Amino acid sequence: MKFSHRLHEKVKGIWDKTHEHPFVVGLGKGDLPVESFIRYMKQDYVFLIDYSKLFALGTVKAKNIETMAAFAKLLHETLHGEMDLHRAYAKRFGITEQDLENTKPTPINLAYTRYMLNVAQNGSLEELISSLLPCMWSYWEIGKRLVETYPDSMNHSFYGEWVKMYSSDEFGSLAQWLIDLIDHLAEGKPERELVVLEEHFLTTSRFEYMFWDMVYDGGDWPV
Ligand SMILES: Cc1ncc(CN)c(N)n1
Repeated sequence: MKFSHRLHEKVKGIWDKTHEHPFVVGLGKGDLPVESFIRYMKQDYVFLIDYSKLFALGTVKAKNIETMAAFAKLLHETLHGEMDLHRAYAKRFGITEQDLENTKPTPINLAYTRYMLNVAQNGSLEELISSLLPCMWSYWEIGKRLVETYPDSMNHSFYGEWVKMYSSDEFGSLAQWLIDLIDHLAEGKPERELVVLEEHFLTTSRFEYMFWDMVYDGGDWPV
């Protein structure tokens, strides 16, 4: 069994719950309250600023030029592809790029990015990849699932762009590259090292779920 298959099995219950989350279902049906989406877009923008740094750290830890170049591409695509989507949505509401950048992360957002940055700085390349992978992979799975379940979701006048981006082959190929890389790097590793990678994957899958919950309910600093 490929290691990525083992990872997917480990978190299947969490990802299935994510597909049923009212925020995700609302994106598919097109009836997500717009205030929740604005909260998501602002929190996600500052999330992606930190997330893109993980790709920069991937370049530092890569063992060959091909892998360095692929991480550099991921960094570029995040800053100029994925975050363009957020900037375009923000513009529709008169929210400036500066406003987006100045968003203060909620406790869950901060805990999630700090967890990954800590792993990326102190762990191996395999640890870095297994901790950042649920972000790319679960969004791709969500995008594809939404198109399957709600075929009209791509044409929705507001949330359609979101669904199109995360179900796209372009986004999927970036996620697939990371999946293939972790499979390659996991080959021949002892079980005690694989368990550590699995644990990172589980932890950040939990953070993904908590992030959806947080933007839906508006969880912020209590004081
Ligand atoms: C929280 C979160 N997780 C994943 C993705 C997809 N890169 C995202 N934009 N935001």
